[in-house]
Amino acid sequence: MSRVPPKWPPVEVEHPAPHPDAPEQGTKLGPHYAHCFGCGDETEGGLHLQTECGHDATIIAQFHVTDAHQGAPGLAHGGLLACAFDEALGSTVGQLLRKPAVTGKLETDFLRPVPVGSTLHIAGKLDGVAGRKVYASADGRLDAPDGPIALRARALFVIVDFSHFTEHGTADPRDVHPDRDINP
Ligand SMILES: CCCCCCCCCCCCCCCC(=O)SCCNC(=O)CCNC(=O)[C@H](O)C(C)(C)COP(=O)(O)OP(=O)(O)OC[C@H]1O[C@@H](n2cnc3c(N)ncnc32)[C@H](O)[C@@H]1OP(=O)(O)O
Repeated sequence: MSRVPPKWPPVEVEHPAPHPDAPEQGTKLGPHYAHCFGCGDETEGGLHLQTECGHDATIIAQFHVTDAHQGAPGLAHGGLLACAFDEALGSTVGQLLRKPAVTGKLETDFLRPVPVGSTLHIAGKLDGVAGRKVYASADGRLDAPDGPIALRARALFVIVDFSHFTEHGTADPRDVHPDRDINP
């Protein structure tokens, strides 16, 4: 089976520098929202991604796979792995550009099985911006930052106004402020 991906990004893009207020390398980012399934610390059975700012404008996330994340016996569920990449890529876009954005498209290549008990090391980077469209991609390596690649993902995020979260979700307008982290 051919695994040659289509042209990425699919359109002409600019390569933005990280926002001046983007966190510095080594900064541990913590949950952006306590009830986020991807990173929240108040979600039983959530993914509990641990995220920090890496070198060269990358965001590094670790996902420890437990029994709660199984699809087949002893193996991570593919949809939850895609969710981990959605979270890591959303963090890459939001933290580095400091703009609210939502996932428009997410593509995931599953290259190796991910066993329960393993830790996926996900490194996300920005690939370019075209207007409100932000392209980002990530590799997920097994058990070490230089381990074998188990997954690759590419995503389009679309920058939105903060009103996206108050009009379509239940975010309190008083909490939605450009200086605050919110749940996109
Ligand atoms: C502030 C400080 C932050 C601090 C730091 C925070 C950290 C933060 C960590 C977050 C970590 C969470 C990570 C999880 C993130 C989610 O899971 S978000 C939830 C899942 N996604 C959604 O619910 C989005 C639902 N979709 C929508 O609301 C709307 O379709 C969208 C995406 C906003 C776009 O609608 P729109 O605003 O009307 O814009 P529209 O003109 O349709 O599209 C804009 C452009 O994107 C293109 N486009 C849109 N969708 C697609 C698509 N699927 N394929 C191709 N092109 C597309 C359009 O063609 C258009 O292109 P141009 O015409 O400009 O060339």
